[in-house]
Amino acid sequence: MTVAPEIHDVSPEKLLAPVLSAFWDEPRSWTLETYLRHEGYEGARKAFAMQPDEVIAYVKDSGLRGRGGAGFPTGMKWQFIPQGDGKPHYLVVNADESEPGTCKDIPLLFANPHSLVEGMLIASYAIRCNHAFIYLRGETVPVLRRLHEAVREAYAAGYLGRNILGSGLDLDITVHAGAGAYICGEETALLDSLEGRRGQPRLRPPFPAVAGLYACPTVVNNVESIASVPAILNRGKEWFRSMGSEKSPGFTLYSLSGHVASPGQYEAPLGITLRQLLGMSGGMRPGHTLKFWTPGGSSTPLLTDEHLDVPLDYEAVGAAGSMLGTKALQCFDETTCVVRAVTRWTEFYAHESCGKCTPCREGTYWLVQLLRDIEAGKGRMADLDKLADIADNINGKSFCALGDGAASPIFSSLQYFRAEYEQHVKGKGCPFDPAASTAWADGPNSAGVTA
Ligand SMILES: NC(=O)c1ccc[n+]([C@@H]2O[C@H](COP(=O)([O-])OP(=O)(O)OC[C@H]3O[C@@H](n4cnc5c(N)ncnc54)[C@H](O)[C@@H]3O)[C@@H](O)[C@H]2O)c1
Ligand SMILES: Cc1cc2nc3c(=O)[nH]c(=O)nc-3n(C[C@H](O)[C@H](O)[C@H](O)COP(=O)(O)O)c2cc1C
Ligand code: SF4
Repeated sequence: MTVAPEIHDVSPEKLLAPVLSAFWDEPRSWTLETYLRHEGYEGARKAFAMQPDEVIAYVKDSGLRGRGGAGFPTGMKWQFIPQGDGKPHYLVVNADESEPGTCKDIPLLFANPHSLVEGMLIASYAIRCNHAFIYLRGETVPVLRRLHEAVREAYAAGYLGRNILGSGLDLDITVHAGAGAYICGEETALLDSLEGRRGQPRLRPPFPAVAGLYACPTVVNNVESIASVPAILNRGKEWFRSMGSEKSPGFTLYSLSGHVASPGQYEAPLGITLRQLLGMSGGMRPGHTLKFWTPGGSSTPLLTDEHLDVPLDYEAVGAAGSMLGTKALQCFDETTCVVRAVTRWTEFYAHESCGKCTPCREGTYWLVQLLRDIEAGKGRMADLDKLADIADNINGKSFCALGDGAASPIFSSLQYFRAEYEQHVKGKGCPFDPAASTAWADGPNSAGVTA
């Protein structure tokens, strides 16, 4: 168990005061009329009373970190946009959300799209942008319709268009539906796709803040990052900092899924633990216990029941050997075969590899072949070292972070569950699937196989 050195404020009153999900249950929560009843567009009014650079400094001081997975400080990213350069500046909201287990942005957009539109107003004012884009995963047609309607309502009410609320800001928003590729969530592949090309990552640096959309300075931010900004402006950076820890302040959405009693979105301060979240939500499904989980989607190294008390913030999860990522807490109980879960994730990464670089294109293919053999009882002991070796040749040696993400489940499952891999090899089948092998008639944990 790892405990962060900082104090994490997860007091009950903080837990019971949701912000992003505050009125999701109200009928017609997505309309402008509902949003205006809940402090809607008040944050933008406060931002417009400040100078753009002051808004950037304010968001920077709040400590808000990007909610797309990497946790990069949002205000700092905005500050990187060069000013007085004579070029157009763009804001692009990353709504591609495709990481396995990650499912917070889509419900947020569905239930409360105006929080994003207002956040985009504030961000655009700060970085001097007149044309902003939302790149949405195209399969989510109901969300696409809600976004179009929210943008239409905002134009009609004067929250988009010319000289918004007398601020001097002119802003248009384009909602773009992507064709559905995981790699198009990687920010530079997203920009290529938005420009009409096949989505493949670009070399960084230059980062988008310097040369992004149409080679102009561009802020790319996750949906939740931008949707969190209005409340920060409206209620104050001190209020935001009163939650979470010094380096990971504020509230966020945690997505609980898998073998839990009540899967769903849980809003809480950064630094809450999985044990507390399970306590709030009804725990694992009755009669079962936690075996392993991901803190932030399948690209973050998996953790076990030893890590139930790790504060869910960037520092503490990192110190525990994983990453907070998208806070997609996929929980698996003792009935789950870890080899099977890792095989499915690896098949996903192999399928979604864009093919641009050799370590990821070839490596993910070979990982799948080895894992399928091991899962089917046709593997050899030497294959376990081969798995680790291939993962090592992908990790940190690929062109973009998809490769690193594909290596994470391999490393971490071998670290915590090597014995289970060995059971598959020695028993010539999956110990969780009695039909696959006669060697495991007594069940998965009674085979007596040692390393
Ligand atoms: N939300 C999802 O569905 C999903 C899917 C897959 C992966 N992810 C997450 O994506 C993350 C990896 O993304 P990444 O490769 O963009 O991370 P990154 O750390 O390279 O960059 C994060 C952000 O900070 C900016 N940045 C970093 N250094 C900068 C600099 N020096 N100057 C200007 N800007 C800078 C980048 O432009 C980017 O916007 C992983 O942590 C993973 O959790 C999320
Ligand atoms: C393969 C891959 C897929 C990604 N998919 C998403 C995504 O769907 N949504 C997202 O916000 N970030 C995604 N990212 C991270 C983005 O590249 C980028 O870091 C993020 O949009 C920055 O926003 P933030 O600073 O607000 O988190 C992905 C990264 C990789 C490597
Ligand atoms: S790591 Fe994979 S997804 Fe990323 S550029 Fe290389 S082949 Fe494409």
